[in-house]
Amino acid sequence: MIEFKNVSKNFGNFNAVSNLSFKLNKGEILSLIGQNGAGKSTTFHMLLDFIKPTKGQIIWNKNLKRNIGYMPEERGLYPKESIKNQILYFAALHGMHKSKAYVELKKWMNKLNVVGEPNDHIESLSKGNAQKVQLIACLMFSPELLILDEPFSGLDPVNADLLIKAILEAKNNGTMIIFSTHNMENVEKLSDYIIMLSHGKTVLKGDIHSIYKQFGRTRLSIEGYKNIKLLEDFPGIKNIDFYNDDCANMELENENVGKTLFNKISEDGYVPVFDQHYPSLDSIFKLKAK
Ligand SMILES: Nc1ncnc2c1ncn2[C@@H]1O[C@H](COP(=O)(O)OP(=O)(O)OP(=O)(O)O)[C@@H](O)[C@H]1O
Repeated sequence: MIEFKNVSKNFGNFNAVSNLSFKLNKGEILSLIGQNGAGKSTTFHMLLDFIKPTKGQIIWNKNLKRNIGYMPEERGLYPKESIKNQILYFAALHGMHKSKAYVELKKWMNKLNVVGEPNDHIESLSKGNAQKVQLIACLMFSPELLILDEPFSGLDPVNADLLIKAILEAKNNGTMIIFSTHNMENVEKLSDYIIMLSHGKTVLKGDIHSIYKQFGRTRLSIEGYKNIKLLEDFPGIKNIDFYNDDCANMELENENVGKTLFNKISEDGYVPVFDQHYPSLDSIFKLKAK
């Protein structure tokens, strides 16, 4: 278990992280989101003990320190070295025997579909493949804690899916995982908990469903309603975009407006699509980043 209790970090007078609190247990995934400069990497650096918090406490089992897989935002492989030499070196740091590490390396290269051979130099790999090799360095020794700073950057959607699969496999084996990303779709696919930072402050926190519920079903799509233009002045609709003569997407002031609207338009007969839903995580991110 890891716990942050009211953790803050100042650099001089600048407050990079403010009163951050969370708990993470075995097999749980936390995603840390926020705009550039929000304080995500600073949080990772405190967790890794690279820097000390200015205030607050980070509580965790000290034995864990030898069993952390960390992928920094600045990728850290040596371009002139072979994949094999580097991975075996990292594996040795975690007490893994060379022959076992080599078997694991080949298994992971296959699993993550790395295009290259163990003896290839990192500089000969594409950016995405080099990134996958760095992920292997974190994943292959089954860490208790995995910290991934923007692991999806540079990966195409097919490779991003392979990474998602590998992260979920690690979760199922009991690994605690904290990752940062700007890709909200992957946040939805992976997270048990989400924390959003804005200028170091926590502006969103919880599991995805409780976050959606905070916003309510305030987005509505209607298709195939011949009198759609009548909705232009309907009370409680904030923004409405019309398309195709009989369709519109709109924002509602609150989710109860949906019911009134439904009753009104069903007086005109059958409407094939009336879809009242939560805002996407992307829209929530934009709202909270303001
Ligand atoms: N060592 C440092 N000294 C001074 N300021 C720092 C230091 N490290 C980070 N900062 C500042 O703290 C703030 C948070 O930075 P951090 O790298 O944690 O953001 P981030 O959320 O990881 O951003 P990004 O998405 O761009 O990676 C930024 O304004 C940054 O300039």
